[in-house]
Amino acid sequence: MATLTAARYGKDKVRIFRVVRSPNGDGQVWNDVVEYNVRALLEGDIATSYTQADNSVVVATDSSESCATVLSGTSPHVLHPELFALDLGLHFVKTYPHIHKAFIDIEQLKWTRIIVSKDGKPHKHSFTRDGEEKRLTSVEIDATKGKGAVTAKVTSGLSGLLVLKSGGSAFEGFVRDEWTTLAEVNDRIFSTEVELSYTFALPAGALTAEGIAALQEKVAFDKTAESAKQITLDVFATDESASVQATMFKMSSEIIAANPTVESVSYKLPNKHYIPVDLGFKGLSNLKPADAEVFCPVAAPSGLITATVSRTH
Ligand SMILES: O=c1[nH]c(=O)c2[nH]c(=O)[nH]c2[nH]1
Repeated sequence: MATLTAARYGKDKVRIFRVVRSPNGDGQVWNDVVEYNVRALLEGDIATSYTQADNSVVVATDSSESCATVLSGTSPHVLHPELFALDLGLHFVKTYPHIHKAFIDIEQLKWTRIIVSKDGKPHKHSFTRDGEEKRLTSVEIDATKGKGAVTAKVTSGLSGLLVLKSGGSAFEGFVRDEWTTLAEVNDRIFSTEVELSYTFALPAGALTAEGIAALQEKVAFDKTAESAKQITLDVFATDESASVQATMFKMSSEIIAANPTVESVSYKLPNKHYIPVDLGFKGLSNLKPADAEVFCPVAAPSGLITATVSRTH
């Protein structure tokens, strides 16, 4: 005997680019743009599609894609990834009686408005990809308690933010035994590709389409995204780092302190190693931390340090 114990399906990597045009008052049209990769997965009374080849319960993944694409054209919230994800998730559970949960993941690619040097002004419709980092959100919409009692969970963050500091980082005092080859250093290169996520405490009460707009004000998704990134960069740059672990805890604590709607913060930080090269054969001293100026960046292996820090209530 075998039993289906979990089932969830939908469309992944739906690519969306949306332009929102608005008159800017002096006869010109101002454009805002977003580029998203969307994943929309559904759960509900769908077991028979797996166990009995019953497609009558299947909302085709093609239809999920249509919903994402059409709503990107009609949602008043499309420029705000969390709000758009809530809109889309709510749409699925409200449209299909037998769909009780929707899971929407959005990756937002970077398009930053170009500042034209001639006049120092932001351009009305021109943008640049100034980094591969992505803003992320994952929204879970839950209608298992009824279509009038929908609840949501929102986790947001960023990935692919590459940072490096060439000083202000030490690693000393760790366990030394017969397995230890690493030397203690009071100055080293610290480089990582930041993967950050944070969970939100949403206001109590059922989620409704009309209530979504108010969440931007109440939960401050966009402000939190800016703040979390800036704190990550500020702490990374200025901390006299004793370890990746210690710096990571400081970043997380500051994000919680500065953002009242954030419940918990998780980081995954690879420690991308830069190894001083032995130049002794040319009479150059490059191996002592104080002397080292030439390094070999090592693609693999890397350390991987993770943590979740939660608000204390
Ligand atoms: O900041 C660090 N934390 C570690 O746990 C570790 N382990 C290691 O080899 N180097 C480092 N650096």
